[in-house]
Amino acid sequence: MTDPSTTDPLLLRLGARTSPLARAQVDLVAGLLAARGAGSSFVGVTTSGDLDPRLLTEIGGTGVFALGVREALRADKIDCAVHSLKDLPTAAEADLEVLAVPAREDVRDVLVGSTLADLPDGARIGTGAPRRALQLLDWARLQGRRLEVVPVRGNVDTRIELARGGGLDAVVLAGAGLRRLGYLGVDDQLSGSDKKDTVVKGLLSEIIDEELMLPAPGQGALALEVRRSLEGPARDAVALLDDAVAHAETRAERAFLATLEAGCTAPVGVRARVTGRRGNAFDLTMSAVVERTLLNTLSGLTKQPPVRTAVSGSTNDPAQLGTDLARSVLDQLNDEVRRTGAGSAPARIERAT
Ligand SMILES: NCc1[nH]cc(CCC(=O)O)c1CC(=O)O
Repeated sequence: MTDPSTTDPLLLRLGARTSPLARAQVDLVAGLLAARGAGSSFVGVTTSGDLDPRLLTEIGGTGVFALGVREALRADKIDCAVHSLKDLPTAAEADLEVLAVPAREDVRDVLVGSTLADLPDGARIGTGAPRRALQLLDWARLQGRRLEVVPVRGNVDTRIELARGGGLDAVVLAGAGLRRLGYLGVDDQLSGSDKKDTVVKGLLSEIIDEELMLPAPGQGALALEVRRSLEGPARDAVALLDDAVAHAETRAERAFLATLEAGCTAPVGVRARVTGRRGNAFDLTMSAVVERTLLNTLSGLTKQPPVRTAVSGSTNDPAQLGTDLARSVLDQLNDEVRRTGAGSAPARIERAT
């Protein structure tokens, strides 16, 4: 007789929010598992972030979306949580671990509803992310243009529709989410020129250069989180989905964010890119943009240009590079406070959420 525990096909319970994007991300992971012979099922979780209609910057506290899914993990209702890594707080959990970060999707943001060049004077652009507001307003300042940032939130479809008829000229969304939902396409009709336009659900759009709009830490990456106690074939199946490059890049980005003591709604953009690999060492380049006061508000962001910084190096500890870069930003900010004696500026960086 065969032992059923060794012949039973593996069936992993994957947990995520119930939004269309979260579903698409679970389907993607299910496909990766299936390609390796592992079966899976979907368990939908409603989180406090889904039930609360306020802006994320108003709800406060990091991880409003991750919390409910983590509870399901702790209660053994699921075996593996599928998170957007950028929504996951940087603090380590005693009983949970991010076991795998699969290969990364596009890290760039997309302007939906217009190209940058076509934006009218005084254009109204919807985003609830201080990071996006900061970089849009800094771009406008450098271009000598005027634009207005309007705080919005809602799932991907809701925000796209605001650009179609909500009194906004455009909204900004993560390209990764748009691609995973199959919304990012090309068309040669919209602008009337020969070149192919980027189109999102029939709206003229533009994939924004990374240099102009640095992504949120971890943008475009998924985090597969499990209980530390998970063992056997289930653990092995999840671990196999890890992509060393994606994991290294996001480690560096999240260490940068954590060292600033900032959360996922902070006015911080950062991109780490693995450019090569020698044995256990990664060649990494990092660029970052940080709002000068690091306060978590959409107001007052234009008063001073943000801090921009970059570093590159070869390391087998990507987190250390991110930490070092963040320390250099903090040193620079604290130096400025000391030099200018700016009483109103925080001498120490405040927690962003
Ligand atoms: N904060 C919501 C959120 N979390 C992850 C994504 C997109 C997917 C990703 O960046 O990995 C989005 C939507 C957006 O920012 O437009």
